[in-house]
Amino acid sequence: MQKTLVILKPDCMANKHAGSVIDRFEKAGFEIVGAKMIRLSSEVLRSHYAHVADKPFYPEIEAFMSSRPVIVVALQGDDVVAKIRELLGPTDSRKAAKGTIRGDFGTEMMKNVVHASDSDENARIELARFFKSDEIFA
Ligand SMILES: Nc1ncnc2c1ncn2[C@@H]1O[C@H](COP(=O)(O)OP(=O)(O)OP(=O)(O)O)[C@@H](O)[C@H]1O
Repeated sequence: MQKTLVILKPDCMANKHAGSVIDRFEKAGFEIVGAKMIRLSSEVLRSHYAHVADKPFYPEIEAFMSSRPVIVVALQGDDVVAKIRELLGPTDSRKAAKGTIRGDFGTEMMKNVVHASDSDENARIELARFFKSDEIFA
């Protein structure tokens, strides 16, 4: 079955939305197969956000994402990659519809509550970045 990698970002943790967000994933039928709380290092963030590392806003993302510990979650289910992205809504929380996670809990472009892998291939890469194989219970 397909898996994806989700990060409950520092704004999600600071605003105490972790439980509500995980509840939405579970209510949508997805299963948690791995989870832990970690502080993201510069090194990990540089590889995770390599596709935006040359953008002028990158230093702000790095400071934000390392500002407090996050929860990384491995989720499993049918079509989980696309379905979780649908539950999140668009990257900019201000453009996200009510009823989506970013529309309900997000505040802006950077503080958008949750990261989720955007393809099956990236899900594999990102799961391997954050979890050892014996930390996934699938
Ligand atoms: N113009 C911007 N200003 C500030 N932060 C931005 C901007 N564009 C993107 N970001 C931040 O960088 C992250 C990665 O951007 P990307 O384009 O990959 O969006 P995404 O795939 O929806 O987000 P994520 O990878 O976190 O799920 C976004 O989630 C957001 O936090």
